[in-house]
Amino acid sequence: MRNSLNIDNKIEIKQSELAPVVSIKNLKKHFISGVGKQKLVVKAVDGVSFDIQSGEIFGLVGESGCGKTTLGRTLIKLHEPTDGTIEFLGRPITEGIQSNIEAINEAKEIIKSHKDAEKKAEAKNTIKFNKKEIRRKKRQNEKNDYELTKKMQMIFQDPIASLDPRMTVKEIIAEGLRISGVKKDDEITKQVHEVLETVGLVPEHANRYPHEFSGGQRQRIGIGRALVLNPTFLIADEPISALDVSIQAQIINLLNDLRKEYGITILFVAHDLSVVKYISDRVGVMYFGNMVELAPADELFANPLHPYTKSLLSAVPLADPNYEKYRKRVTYNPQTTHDYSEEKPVFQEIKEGHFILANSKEMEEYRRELKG
Ligand SMILES: Nc1ncnc2c1ncn2[C@@H]1O[C@H](COP(=O)(O)OP(=O)(O)OP(=O)(O)O)[C@@H](O)[C@H]1O
Repeated sequence: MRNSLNIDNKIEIKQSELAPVVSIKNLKKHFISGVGKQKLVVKAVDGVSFDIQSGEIFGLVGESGCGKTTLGRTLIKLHEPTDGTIEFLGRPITEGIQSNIEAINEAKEIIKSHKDAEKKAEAKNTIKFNKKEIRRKKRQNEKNDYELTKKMQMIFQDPIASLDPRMTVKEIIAEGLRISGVKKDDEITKQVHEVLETVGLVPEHANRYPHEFSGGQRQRIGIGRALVLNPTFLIADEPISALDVSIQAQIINLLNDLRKEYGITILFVAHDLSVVKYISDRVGVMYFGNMVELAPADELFANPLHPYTKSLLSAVPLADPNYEKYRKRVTYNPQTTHDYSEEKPVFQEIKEGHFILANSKEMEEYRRELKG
């Protein structure tokens, strides 16, 4: 069955077949600019935890500036995290040190202000331990586990900006192969031709330059460049937003085929929900550095609970004039919507597989909403 966007339906993945490919725990990425009174901290990602399961397409949505791109870039080690851990295929690939720095600072305060000798000794141990941890994490983060990171590739939003105009398609796609040690030209040509066919182009395209292609074809080249390294996991950062609507569905179908045929796990980043609806198995909604809701796609669309998710959904147009006539945009203002003065919210499960950022009072309300 096909839907109005002409996008192939999702494949069924049994829960039992799932294992996390990526595991993110309390991830923070803060950008600091300026010094002293001019110092500005942008909490682009501020304590996000979730897993991406093997073979799934995980949709990550939220409006511009909510931290989606920063999250993707931190995953692929383009940014060093401020705090938290990222595990890829069961191995920690990058860890932030902010919590260790904070533990050291607290311990220093104790040494300064406490008289109790035992407390001071404890604090000294804390400092020693956390300094050791910082050294270990730094060493590990620097160690570029090439074989592992090769398995994680990124597809960018703007295919023209991400493809070198002076290189032929073959050179663009072959670059990663050469870096990874493939030397024989006939082997490289063979792999480039194969990958071109996989992404819906033809071997004759190999000797042309990016400007000779349409936007959709360029995005196929970008996907080919990622694919040639046999990745396990693809981060697709707004891969269709720069494309004509008429070819968006083709690229979505291509990504879906890659998942079906090669079992590639995909993080699909987009700013609106209508795009991720058809392709994602699960969807995470981000608002200003935090994950506010996460659920299987069908569940999120059937039972959106967080007011921000509702606001995003109310912005999704449907091809139904009747619906469009009465569609009301819901606005979201966190200051007036939540009262977190007495109890802070935590990200918690409200129904199997459905997570929401809420405090206990809100949880009660959301539970009532789910029942009603
Ligand atoms: N290198 C950087 N230095 C300082 N601030 C940054 C940097 N990169 C991103 N930011 C800030 O972090 C916040 C999150 O940006 P990010 O690009 O991750 O959001 P986004 O949701 O991907 O938005 P968009 O959809 O527009 O790409 C923004 O306030 C942005 O200005």
